[in-house]
Amino acid sequence: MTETRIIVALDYASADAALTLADRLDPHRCRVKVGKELFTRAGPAVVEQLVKRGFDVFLDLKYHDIPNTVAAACAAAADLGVWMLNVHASGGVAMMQAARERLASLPRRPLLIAVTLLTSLDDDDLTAIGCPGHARERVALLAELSAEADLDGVVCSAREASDLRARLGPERLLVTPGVRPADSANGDQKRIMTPSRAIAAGADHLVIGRPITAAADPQAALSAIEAELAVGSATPR
Ligand SMILES: O=C(O)c1cc(=O)[nH]c(=O)n1[C@@H]1O[C@H](COP(=O)(O)O)[C@@H](O)[C@H]1O
Repeated sequence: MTETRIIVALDYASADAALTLADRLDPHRCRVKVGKELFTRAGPAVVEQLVKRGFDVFLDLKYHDIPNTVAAACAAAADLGVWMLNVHASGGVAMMQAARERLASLPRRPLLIAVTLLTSLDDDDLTAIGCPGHARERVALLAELSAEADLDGVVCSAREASDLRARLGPERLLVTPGVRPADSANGDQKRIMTPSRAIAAGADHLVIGRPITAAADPQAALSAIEAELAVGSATPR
C-alpha cells in the first residue's frame, strides 16, 4: 500500500491512452482513478489491467439509483478488485446503507465513499437547480448523511475539508477533486484549491486529472505536485 496522497484521474478515451500514461507512473507513487469516459469506452478490462499492474484503482462511476441497483453495482465493482468506489450521497441514506451492507458481505471489500456536491458547482448553480443555499451547507448535510450510513468517507472540495473534518471526526476519508496547482487552468472546476493547501485543510486524497494528464510532460507535472506537497509537509499547519 502506497503512502501517496495523489490519485491521478485517467480521463482518457481509450485503454491504450490510459495504460500508456499508467506505464510511465509508479504504482507506489500514485493511485489512479477510472471514471465514466474511460469505463464506458474501455470497460472492466482496463480496470483489471490497472489492478494487475499494481495500482490502487478508484472506480469513479458515482452510482445514483435505487438501493437494490446500487448495491448490486457496487458488488460488481468490488469483483474487479478496485481499491475504492463512490456513490452519490443525494441517493439517500437507504441507498448508501444498501451499498455498504452488500460490500460488507464480501470477503474483500473496497472503500466506499459518497460524492457530496460536485466541485464544478457553486452557490449560483445550486439556485439554478432549485436548491438555493450555500455549497458549504449542502456539502455538510450530505456528508453527515453519508456518515449516518457509515460510509468510509466523502468526495468534497478541499474548501469544505476543514469543516468536514470537524464534523465527521478523524476516521472518515476526505477525497478532494478540484485540485489545481497555482499555474493550472481551472477548466470547469469552481470550488478549487492548490495541492498543498488542500492537504493542510485536511484532505486525505487529492484527485488530480488535467493538471497532470494534459501537461506536456505528465510525469514532470506529477513530480512538481509531489515537490509542492513535500515542502508543504515540512511547514507546520
Ligand atoms: O468523484 C470524483 O472523482 C469527482 C467529484 C467531483 O465533485 N468533482 C470531480 O471533478 N470529480 C472527478 O475528479 C476528476 C477531476 O479532474 P480534473 O478537473 O481534470 O483535475 C474528474 O475525473 C472528475 O470526474
